[in-house]
Amino acid sequence: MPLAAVKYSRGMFIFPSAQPAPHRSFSEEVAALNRYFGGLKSGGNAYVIGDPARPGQKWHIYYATEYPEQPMVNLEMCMTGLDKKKASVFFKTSADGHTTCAKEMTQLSGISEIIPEMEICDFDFEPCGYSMNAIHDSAFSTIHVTPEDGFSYASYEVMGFDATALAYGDLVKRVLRCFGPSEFSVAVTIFGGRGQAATWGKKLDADVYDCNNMVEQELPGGGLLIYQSFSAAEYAVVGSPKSVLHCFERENMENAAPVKDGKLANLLCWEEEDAMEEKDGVLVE
Ligand SMILES: C[S@@+](CC[C@H](N)C(=O)[O-])C[C@H]1O[C@@H](n2cnc3c(N)ncnc32)[C@H](O)[C@@H]1O
Repeated sequence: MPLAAVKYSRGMFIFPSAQPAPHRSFSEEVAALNRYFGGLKSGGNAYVIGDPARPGQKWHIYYATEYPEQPMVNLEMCMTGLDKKKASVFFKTSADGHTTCAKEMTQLSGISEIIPEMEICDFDFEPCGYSMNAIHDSAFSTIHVTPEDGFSYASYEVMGFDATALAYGDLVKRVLRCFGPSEFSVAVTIFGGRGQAATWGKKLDADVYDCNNMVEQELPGGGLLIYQSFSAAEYAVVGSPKSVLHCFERENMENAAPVKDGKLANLLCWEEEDAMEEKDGVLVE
């Protein structure tokens, strides 16, 4: 089967120094991806987007394609600082000795209600953690939950759905209800133009969360990426999960300097180290 397109995307690593190669920096990841996919017609295209004032909230994306893409919408959410009570659902054994299996976690958390038509294949980890993949017609969805306090994290992704049949804001609210994060980001990738993307091409209004940042980035193949990050207003105080994450701020300084044709490609969030790395000639294609 010939390869049509590839997209690799992620937010920030909570423990970047614990990552094995090639995940020690985004530039290393991009170099590895280019070895496999750089030969596609668009070449490898790498972007780091976000607000330079918030180095802990960056979105990394690599994209390469052979053809212009078919119309499609893709949503990716990264959530940190999960509500402790909601996160406790993803521990197999509770304090009173009650054990919960993956099927029950899917129901109790509200995951089964995000898109009720989805057929879900779920999995529980020992002693905690949860993953699921789900399908319905051409739609695909996946969730991964790390519920441990101090570095709790959940990701949600859905693609291949009918953008006119699902409302962006309502879907995001149903996901947030499952996890109650203190911070989260949404990355919506649209192919085929905003016109067919209905509510998905618009700015997200997320109730009790403040939007810190919104960035739009065009992609090759006619794509558009709309990235927004949010913080819960009440979490801007000491003692929150955010203050725990603060301990890892230095570790979070990833050397993200994607290159294309020897140049930094559309780097909207640029740290000093990145420029130095490029000057030193470390980043070569
Ligand atoms: C749901 S898994 C998903 C990891 C995956 N890298 C992700 O986030 O997409 C992570 C959770 O499962 C737990 N876990 C237990 N055994 C694990 C294993 N063998 N591999 C990965 N995670 C495990 C972790 O402690 C964590 O809470």
